[in-house]
Amino acid sequence: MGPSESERPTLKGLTRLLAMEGRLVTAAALSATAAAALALVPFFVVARMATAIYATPPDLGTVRSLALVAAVALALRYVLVAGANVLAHVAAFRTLHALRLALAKKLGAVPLSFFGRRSAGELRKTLMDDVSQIEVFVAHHFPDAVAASVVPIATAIALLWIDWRMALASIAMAPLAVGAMAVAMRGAGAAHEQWNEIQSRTNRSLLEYLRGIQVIKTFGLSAQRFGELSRSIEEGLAWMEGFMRTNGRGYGAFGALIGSSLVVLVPLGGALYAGGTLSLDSFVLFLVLGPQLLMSLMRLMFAWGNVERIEAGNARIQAILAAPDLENAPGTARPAHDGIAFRGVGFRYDDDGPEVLHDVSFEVPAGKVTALVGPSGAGKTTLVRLVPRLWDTTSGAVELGGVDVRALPLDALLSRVSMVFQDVFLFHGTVRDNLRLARPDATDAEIDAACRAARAYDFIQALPQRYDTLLGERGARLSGGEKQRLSIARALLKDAPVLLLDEATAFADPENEARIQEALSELCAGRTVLVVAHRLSTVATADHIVVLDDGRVSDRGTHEELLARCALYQRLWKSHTDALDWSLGDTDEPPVAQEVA
Ligand SMILES: Nc1ncnc2c1ncn2[C@@H]1O[C@H](COP(=O)(O)OP(=O)(O)OP(=O)(O)O)[C@@H](O)[C@H]1O
Repeated sequence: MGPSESERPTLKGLTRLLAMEGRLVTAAALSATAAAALALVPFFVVARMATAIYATPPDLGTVRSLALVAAVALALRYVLVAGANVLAHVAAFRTLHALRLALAKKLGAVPLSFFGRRSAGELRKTLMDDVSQIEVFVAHHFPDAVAASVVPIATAIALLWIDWRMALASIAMAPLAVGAMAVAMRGAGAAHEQWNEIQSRTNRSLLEYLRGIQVIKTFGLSAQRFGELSRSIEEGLAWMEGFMRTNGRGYGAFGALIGSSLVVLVPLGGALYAGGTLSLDSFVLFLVLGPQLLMSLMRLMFAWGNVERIEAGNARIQAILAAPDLENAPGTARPAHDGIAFRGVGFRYDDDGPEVLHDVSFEVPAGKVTALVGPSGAGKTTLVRLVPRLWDTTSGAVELGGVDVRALPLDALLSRVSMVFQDVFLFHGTVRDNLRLARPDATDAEIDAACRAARAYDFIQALPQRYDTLLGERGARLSGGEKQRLSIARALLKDAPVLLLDEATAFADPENEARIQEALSELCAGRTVLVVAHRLSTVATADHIVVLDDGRVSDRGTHEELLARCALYQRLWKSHTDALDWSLGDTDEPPVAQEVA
């Protein structure tokens, strides 16, 4: 995706970026400039030496002094290059660190809808690639560009002062070279945008490919057949070939022309020298320094040539940083009790998408279990997500303890709510780390107690390093049921008065299932519970059941009341008892057991 109007790259953005470590960046640029200037000293020395050597008799004293000057200049140059490098890298890594921290903080603060509008591939590209480019820019391109701007100008002035005719001859090839570069760059801006777009697509498909690898393997699909990924890789290759075909010749001509100033300098200098209007040392100076002038010009073009790309990356970073945070209500509003109320709630995921909840109103009384049932896609999960503000309502309001959740400071809201969802995400870290997420100051005894209540203690004790066993992608693998129990332990540790539960469908293994049931009973006791119910026992024992159908409340009451009067509930119940699972196909056909409702 190209940058929008508001995030169009500006040089101002890069200047602000450089200003983050302004002093270090300036020092690095000054050192790099001084080093580049010192690199020219040997050329002047060689020119002067030519006269000293050809003098009769040869002036060996001057030659020795000049050699010493050249040696000192070179030594100093290396010190300055090293200094510039260190300064620029320190500045770059500090900038990088600050940007990454700011981005991580921002991603934690934006509402979930932010992620709905961007693909994971796009975000990954900005967070990894664009941020890394900034490092290269601050550490390399910027000091190089400054040195490459200052030194050719100083050299040009010096050469003009020594002999304007030869100075002009040194850059005679420049207009041709610039012309060739202009040909090479024709359409490059649009082409680069296209390149970025292909890269984003490749990133996105690669992530999808990795996430879906199990499905791909199950269906025997090879990478070649995994459409989008192979297509975008091939498109990348085609782009590169096409770009080289149309722009490669221009780049080649530029390189050849920029290195050919001697073609002009030698005959002209020879003629002027023979005519007696050019001294030998000036002639030699132009022969060695003239070509350098255009070479520096080339470095300059390359150094600044990167700016557009880096600006575009920086604009994408700044667009993320400028995204509005999830509004955190100021003040000290606190819920008066632990009951939840939905008042005329309407919701759509996208501004221009369909409304998935329509005018939903009901109450979840404090200290009671309220079950949400309904066919798949009715909006049960969506509704539950509105309570902790994972999303905000489009119309109407969700209240906790009589206060609109948007009017509660986020910490006041989130400290009162625990969530146990079907997909349990475990971070790379130990079992203990994963548990302590819920309450960082939990004591070992509290952790033990929570794990026992969640029926997780025994399997944790059986792990190779017990609580210190690593979990997550590169750690031990837990079964689905074990993960569920760990997440219940996490919720028990948090000990929040409101529990939002998206029940997993029954586990095949009855022993696992029974343990989860016990753990959940412990967790639900004495709390306000809103549960997306999939289990017979949960539904039958809930204090209150709300039937949701196509984003609307279709009926509510107790199990007996609904069974007596609600046709949809009767149908759901029948299919559930038929399948021995609360598997909610909105049909009379027996649904497949284990289907997630
Ligand atoms: N992130 C999302 N972006 C856009 N639409 C979504 C998103 N998540 C869910 N939906 C849509 O919202 C509607 C309600 O989905 P939801 O998951 O809340 O239903 P559900 O009743 O929980 O279904 P199930 O029991 O199958 O989980 C569906 O039409 C679904 O396609």
